[in-house]
Amino acid sequence: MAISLKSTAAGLFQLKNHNTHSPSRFPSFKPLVSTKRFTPMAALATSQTLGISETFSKLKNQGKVAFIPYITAGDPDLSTTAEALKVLDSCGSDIIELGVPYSDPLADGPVIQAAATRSLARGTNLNAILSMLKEVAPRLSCPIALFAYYNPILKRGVEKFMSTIRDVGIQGLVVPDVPLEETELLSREALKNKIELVMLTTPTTPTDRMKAIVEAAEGFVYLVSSVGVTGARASVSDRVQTLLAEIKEVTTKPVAVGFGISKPEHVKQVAGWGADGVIVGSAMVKVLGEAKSPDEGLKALETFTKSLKSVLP
Ligand SMILES: O=P(O)(O)OC[C@@H](O)[C@@H](O)c1c[nH]c2ccccc12
Repeated sequence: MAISLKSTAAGLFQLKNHNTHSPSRFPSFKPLVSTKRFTPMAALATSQTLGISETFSKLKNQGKVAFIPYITAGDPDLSTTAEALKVLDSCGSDIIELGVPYSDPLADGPVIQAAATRSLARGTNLNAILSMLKEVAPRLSCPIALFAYYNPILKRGVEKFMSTIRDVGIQGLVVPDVPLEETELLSREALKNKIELVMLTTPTTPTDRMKAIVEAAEGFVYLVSSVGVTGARASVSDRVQTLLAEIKEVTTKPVAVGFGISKPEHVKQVAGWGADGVIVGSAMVKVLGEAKSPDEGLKALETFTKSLKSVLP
């Protein structure tokens, strides 16, 4: 059954109701992070890590475009996620989007759904993700935006969720299934905890709504390049160029484009259209999660990240 969720912050997602493996209860889970694989303390970067909008300002001053990879936490396991965050950081990612796996990921296409299913099947839960981040986030030089559906946030309590993610070193948050009208509590608590709440707009968002979304957005505006679910596409719609110009007419906030970007050509094209950031999700998840072993996945992730990053100014 296909449903259309008209009231997301994104405006209009044409969402499919995919039935994913949804375990009714998580097995108890101990984080698998092995500290011996970390680089020594020298790399600690906590206090110097810039926020999301500060990162964009810095890049803008340097005439650069942000490279923003997305990966799903816990796929194939949390210690590999910890390593993947370090690989992405050291290959020059400017911001990393880390997805909290969820059993009903409405906006996600098959690749990210499969990653979430693998991760949940291994028992990944929010607490385990947060304790992994507590170790790893301070060792990264780029900020992390957590990507979570509303349900796990609500379960924990918005206030507690925000202060907890702040404490582990997260700078931004994307919640794809909350309508703009209902972001008040999220925005307020995010602000209190210096978490930048990113908002999404799509090609079918009416102009007035787009303006309201842009107004409310912190960190950056996420321009969804095409209607539908996440996942690689053969090309990026050239409507993105017009949409970017329309958003930039009403704001000076940075705009990053995501959905369907999977190749260096796409990255280059979107940057050439004036985007301040380029987001690549499913393609990263596929490279990492579908490799024969975690180590091979990490190596492939490194090569792939470098190939995408190298075409950006
Ligand atoms: O996977 P893609 O097509 O490269 O798109 C980015 C995307 O994965 C990431 O930003 C994302 C993951 N889940 C989402 C849900 C809604 C909006 C965006 C997302």
